[in-house]
Parts: sequence; structure tokens; C-alpha cells
Amino acid sequence: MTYPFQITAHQGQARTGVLKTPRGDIPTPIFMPVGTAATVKALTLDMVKQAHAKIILGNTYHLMLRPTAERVARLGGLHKFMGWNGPILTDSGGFQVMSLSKISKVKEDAVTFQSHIDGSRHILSPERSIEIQADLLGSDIVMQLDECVSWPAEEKRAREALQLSARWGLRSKQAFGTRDTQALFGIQQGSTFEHLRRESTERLLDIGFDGYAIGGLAVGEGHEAMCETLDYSAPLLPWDRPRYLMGVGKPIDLLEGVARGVDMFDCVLPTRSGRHGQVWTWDGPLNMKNARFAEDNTPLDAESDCPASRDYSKAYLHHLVKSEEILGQMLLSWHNIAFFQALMIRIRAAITAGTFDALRADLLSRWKTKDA
Ligand SMILES: NCc1cc(CSc2ccccc2)c2nc(N)[nH]c(=O)c2c1
Repeated sequence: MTYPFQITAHQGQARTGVLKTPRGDIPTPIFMPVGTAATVKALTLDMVKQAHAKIILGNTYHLMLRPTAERVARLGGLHKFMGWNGPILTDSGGFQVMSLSKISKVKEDAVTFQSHIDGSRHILSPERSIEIQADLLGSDIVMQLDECVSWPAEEKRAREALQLSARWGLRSKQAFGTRDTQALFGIQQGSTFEHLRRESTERLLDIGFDGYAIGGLAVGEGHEAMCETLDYSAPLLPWDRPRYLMGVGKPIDLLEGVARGVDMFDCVLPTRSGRHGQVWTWDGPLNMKNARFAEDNTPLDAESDCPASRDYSKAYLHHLVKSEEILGQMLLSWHNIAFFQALMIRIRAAITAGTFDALRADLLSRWKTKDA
């Protein structure tokens, strides 16, 4: 079904609103923590909720391999299995097949691949991906199966992939059928070619989806090329439907994506970088392994409502990371998830207040030289 999506304010292309789902309202722009194997790594769902996350992501590729989608279904579906009663978005699995599986073949009918876990052979067709996501896992927002080409891509290759993705999008919609509690998103492809992004969008709009994702970015093209592509590819998508930039990104990517009209983001960065000692702050990223924190008694962010940000000294976090203590991975992941949510909360408030341009300028000046 097409979830109600109300845009309550906008400043240029940047917009803020609410996507209303049967499992709860999602304020936009929103950052969605990735819960690949039915867990947001190193965090309990209470910590994820306390960080103000409203929707999390599941991964078809990982869950179909282990514990298998059929087992999750027998155990009541993904929400019950992991104990999350908010909305869940799942990816269709094709992207992870190409990036993780051992041997994979893309054919018109389906992708065939061998599991990176045990080498077992699997088939992922548009129909099978919809069955896994919508029927077995019970995902609220379902993604079509698509083909994402790596970057840089030959124009001919990028065209073939967008056209295959469009044919798979139609098959995904036919398999999805009419459902009154779940939504199906199409995925725009076309690499960094404007005329291919246009062609992809036209094909998706002919089919018609409940929301539209921008795929094929943050695959090595770099921040500037991603922004240039978003300049024209985001506004091509319907103004009144959610726009989801897949697998993006760093705080500066979120800020610049919002400025270009993107509503939804996801990335493993907050938890993955947290596990490796990196924390994200309003003044850019910090590496807690750095000796300068060894006797720094100040917290990461005294103003935060997240205990990981407010109640522990950098000296203690430095000690945990140097000692490779599990608590270090937990607290830094928790802080990072909370920071990404706090960034989106500030962005939403600024768009509503008409101060988004000022917030954007302030953050860009703080982050410009810090790989934020
Ligand atoms: N930014 C690279 C990227 C990442 C993902 C994965 S986003 C994700 C990851 C885990 C769980 C849910 C969504 C993608 N997924 C699809 N289907 N298509 C893409 O072009 C693409 C590009």
C-alpha cells in the first residue's frame, strides 16, 4: 500500500515530513540503522530506541542464508524473532549477493550465487525476493530486486543494468500484488549518467511504486560526484513520495542528501566505525584510540540524552577501546547511532524553522577539512 506521506515544510529541495506506517510514524528526513543479521550490531533494541531510532533495516541476503527466511517465518516473522515492533525496511538482497557472495551469475530470470558462509547454492529472483521480504520476514517496506553496477561503469553496462532493474521492478510489483499493510519501493539506477537516471526514472514511474530509492551511489564515485548526480536524480522522483538514498552515508552525505531532496538514509557506518574506535561528533570524527584522550575526563557530548555520549569520559572510552573490551564497541556504537539520529532531529527542526541553510553552512564549515 502507499503509506500516507505528508511534507510539513520545505526549504529549497530540503523537505521534512511524516511517513505513516501501520507500525508507527517515521519522521523524515530519517536515518535508518542497519540490522543486517536481525541485530543492530552490539546494541540491544532498547538502546536503539533510546537513541531515537524509529525504523531499522533487515537484510534479505544474510537472513535467507542464516537462519533462512523459512525459519524466521516459522518463528513468527522478523519483528517477533528479533523483538522490534516498529517498522522494518529490508533490501532485496541483490546488492549483497554481488558484494558478498562467492560466485554469482546475473541472468534475466534471477541471480544465482553461492553462500559466503557455507558455499551452498541459492537463487534470488524478483519473485523469490518479494516472497522472502513480504511473506516470510514480514518486512513493512520492501525493495525491488535490482542490479547495481560498480563505479566507474561503461554507459552500455549501466544502461543494461537499469533496464534489467526496470524489468525486475515490474516483476517485483506483480509478485507483490495489492497489500494493505506493506509498501514496495522501486530503485533508480543509471550510475552517474544523467540521461540514464532519467530513463530509469521514467521506467519506474510507468510501473508505479509506493516510494522510490536511489541506488547505485556511494559505490566509489566520491562525495562530489554523488552530489552532482543527486542534483538531477532526486528531483526527477515524485515530490509527494519518499525518496531513499541507499547505503548512504557519512554525516556530510546525509546533510547534502537532504539539501538535494532525499528523505531516507541507511548506512552501516555508525555501528561499523564504532566497533573500530571511531566516534562522530558535531566537530567531525574522532578516533578514540588516540593517546590524546587517555586522560580526557570530558564526555563525548554532555548535551546528549544518550548515556554513552553523556555519562562516560573519553579517557574511559579510550581505555575500553585500547583494551578491546566489548563494552567499548557497545558504547561507541550507541553514541554513533544516537549522533546520527540527533543530526536528523536537528535537520528536521531546521527545515521546519526555515534555518536549514544556516545549519548546513555551520556544519559544512565545521566538517570541511575533517572527512566528516
Ligand atoms: N550505497 C550502495 C548501495 C547499498 C545498497 C544496500 S542498502 C541496504 C543494506 C542493508 C539493508 C537494507 C538496505 C544497495 N541496495 C540495492 N538494492 N541497490 C543499490 O543500488 C544499493 C547501493
